[in-house]
Amino acid sequence: MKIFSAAQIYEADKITTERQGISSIELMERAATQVFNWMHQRMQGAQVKIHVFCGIGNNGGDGLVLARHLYQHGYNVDTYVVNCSDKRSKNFLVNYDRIKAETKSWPTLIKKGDELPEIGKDDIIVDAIFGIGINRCPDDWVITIMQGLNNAGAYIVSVDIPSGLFSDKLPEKPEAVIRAGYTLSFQTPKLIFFLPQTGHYTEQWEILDIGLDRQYLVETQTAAELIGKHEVLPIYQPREKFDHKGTYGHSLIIGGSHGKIGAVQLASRAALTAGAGLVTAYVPGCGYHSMQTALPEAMVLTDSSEEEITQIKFKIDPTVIGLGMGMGTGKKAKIALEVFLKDNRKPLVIDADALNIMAADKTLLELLPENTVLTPHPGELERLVGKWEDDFDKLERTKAFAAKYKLIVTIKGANTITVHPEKIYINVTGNPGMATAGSGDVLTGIITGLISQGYDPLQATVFGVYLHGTAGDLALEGRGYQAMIAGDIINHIGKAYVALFKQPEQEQQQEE
Ligand SMILES: NC(=O)C1=CN([C@@H]2O[C@H](COP(=O)(O)OP(=O)(O)OC[C@H]3O[C@@H](n4cnc5c(N)ncnc54)[C@H](OP(=O)(O)O)[C@@H]3O)[C@@H](O)[C@H]2O)[C@@H](O)CC1
Ligand SMILES: Nc1ncnc2c1ncn2[C@@H]1O[C@H](COP(=O)(O)OP(=O)(O)O)[C@@H](O)[C@H]1O
Ligand SMILES: [K+]
Repeated sequence: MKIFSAAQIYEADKITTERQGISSIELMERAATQVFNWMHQRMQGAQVKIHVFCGIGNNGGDGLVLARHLYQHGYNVDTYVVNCSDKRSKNFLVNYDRIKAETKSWPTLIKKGDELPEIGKDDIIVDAIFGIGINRCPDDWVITIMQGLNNAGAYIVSVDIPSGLFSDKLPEKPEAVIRAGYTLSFQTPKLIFFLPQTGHYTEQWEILDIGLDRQYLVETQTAAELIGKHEVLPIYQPREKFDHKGTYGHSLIIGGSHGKIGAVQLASRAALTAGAGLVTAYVPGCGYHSMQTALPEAMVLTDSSEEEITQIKFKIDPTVIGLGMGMGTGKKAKIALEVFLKDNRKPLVIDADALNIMAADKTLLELLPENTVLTPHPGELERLVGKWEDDFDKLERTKAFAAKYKLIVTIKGANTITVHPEKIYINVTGNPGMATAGSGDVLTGIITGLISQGYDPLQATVFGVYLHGTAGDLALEGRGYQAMIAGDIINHIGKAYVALFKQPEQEQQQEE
């Protein structure tokens, strides 16, 4: 699903009114009516007190339309205008008059120095103070009102975006943002829902289709895309009857050191489970027996050293190489990596210690084949791209880095983001149970196993991250986050594949 920027949404707005021959007031009516329908469907006329807080721009206008519909349908609603600027928008003013005409009284005006009205813990607050048009930090008295709303204990539904959040930068003051229980976002999810520094301002979000011009939505390229089942299904490559293991390639997994052979074992098992035809693990001598025992399906090559990787030499012809887990960052490992990279022409997936070695000597990055996949967690990423100011800067730096070295960089975490010079891909699957040792090694194995089968590196990364997260979600069934270990994720890769083809009803039934 495309994630449109604020500028694109304003453009879509304009094009929609032109092409559909409607006024912006009609579009506002349509958008806010969707918010009303959403609430009405859930509340079914319940007489819970609803406090609608409007700003003075079009987000406030949406709030006024919503309040009018709630009133017309007999809801117990109070409407307020937080009078934060003199420049009320045209559509706000039209709806300001309309609600007066309907209710026979003006909404309650909240000005500097005014107290917040009394709000019960069981009430509902609708936050329509600022939308995507916020352009500066709110005044202190407005912040005080916002804090009052946050502290009221009532459930908060934000219209379009939690008020106070900007589309493209961090809010100056964390207290100047509404903390929403639910955000009803018009037409497109907002990028800020998925970034660690801003995602926590809404617990849940949902998109409301407000009927913006289809052609514009289909034809416009966006800088970010949300990856769910709908996006990965077309990537999936089915198997043919006469395929054989050679069809699915040979993954070589290189890494490990004394005490860290498990990382290679996890990645190798994940590559096989993701569907690689053959997997060979390349480990120091000390890993030979444990690898053979733990994973009889894999072949094992050993380094001349018992303890660590000191040279990467093999006579096999792998399709793809996954490299770096548990390898250490010592001098010998570094030299082995450098010598190997100078000769290598195979596609690579690089993780963990190999990333740290390259971060310490960036000239090694120039040796990587185009479209090499790097899978850093934020700590590893910082060593590669430098310290960032905030999540937006992190994405910009990573994009520039990916473009400079022609790489694919996957920033791991909740909502793992795959950065390609042209676009970023945000994953929706996964859960905090996956914050456990070795789960990153599993991801490296999955991506390697997918490239091995013929997926191109970008597809393999986007699909692999999705499968990994889905396997993590499926592994969670019937247990808490705490008990999940990396091996559980591997054990659910098969179910993650099956889930790709389940209809939503089947998924629901299974959950019940
Ligand atoms: N296609 C769609 O998605 C549709 C979108 N729609 C809705 O439009 C919303 C965007 O509306 P918007 O552009 O009028 O801006 P909005 O967010 O209401 O607020 C900006 C206003 O507040 C002011 N202001 C700014 N910062 C301030 C501050 N710190 N402190 C005080 N004042 C501040 C600023 O005025 P200024 O004082 O700067 O002149 C401006 O007037 C969008 O989120 C969605 O809800 C639907 O109605 C139709 C379809
Ligand atoms: N809170 C979370 N939500 C979703 N996925 C998570 C979360 N925490 C961690 N993960 C996933 O788990 C993996 C952790 O990788 P990494 O930090 O490299 O672990 P390790 O080095 O132990 O293998 C990543 O794929 C990451 O996206
Ligand atoms: K809002």
